Amino acid sequence: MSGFDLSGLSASFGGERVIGPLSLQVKKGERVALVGKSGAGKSTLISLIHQQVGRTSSLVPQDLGLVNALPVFHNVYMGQLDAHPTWYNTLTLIRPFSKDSAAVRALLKDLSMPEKIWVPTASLSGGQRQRVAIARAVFRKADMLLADEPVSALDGPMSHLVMKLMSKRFPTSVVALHDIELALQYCTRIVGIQDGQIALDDYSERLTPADITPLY
Ligand SMILES: Nc1ncnc2c1ncn2[C@@H]1O[C@H](COP(=O)(O)OP(=O)(O)OP(=O)(O)O)[C@@H](O)[C@H]1O
Repeated sequence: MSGFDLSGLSASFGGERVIGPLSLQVKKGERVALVGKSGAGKSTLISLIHQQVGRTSSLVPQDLGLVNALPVFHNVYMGQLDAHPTWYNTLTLIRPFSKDSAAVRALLKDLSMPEKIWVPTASLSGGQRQRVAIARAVFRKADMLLADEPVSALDGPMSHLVMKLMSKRFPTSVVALHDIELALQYCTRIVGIQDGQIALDDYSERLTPADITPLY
């Protein structure tokens, strides 16, 4: 999977349509920012895309989906659970293989938190937890990233570090972002969602913040 071409995307809650019906085509190499005000339907759209493209993508959900009782290593390793047989995963739970711990440590180093590798995830800060979910997505080594507000808990310099890392590791991505400047700097295309519909769709190089703010 190197992109997708989906049509008829729609979702309703309690009989009320919150997204679509809409079509979205993303080509290989495109980094798409989903922007729009809170409640516009960005998370719902990311879930719909994930349901369709499934395991060929790496997902960073807004609630992160971490297992608090497990150390950081095991949460990151989960990105590759379905790439290994059950016996390998069971042994890893008890005593990780050195090649996996080295790979996870290197990834955490890129995210400025290598010393946290054996720390229980429950004891981390919000920004550290967000970086663990990003590390898990990168460790999965999928072609495409689907991420819902992946830098919302990070400070300025750390947001840039993470956006750069995601751009480098994933040829194709769809990322919901509230920060318009980050969206324009790191994404090649901006898709604006308003009341569950696509209200803006253009290349970042042709847009300025003033073109995006009316969505809010
Ligand atoms: N599980 C649910 N049950 C009922 N309504 C829901 C549910 N999930 C989302 N909605 C509604 O669907 C609409 C779109 O929500 P969604 O989370 O997709 O928006 P969003 O653009 O991602 O917002 P935010 O930027 O705050 O994350 C909202 O009105 C929300 O209340």
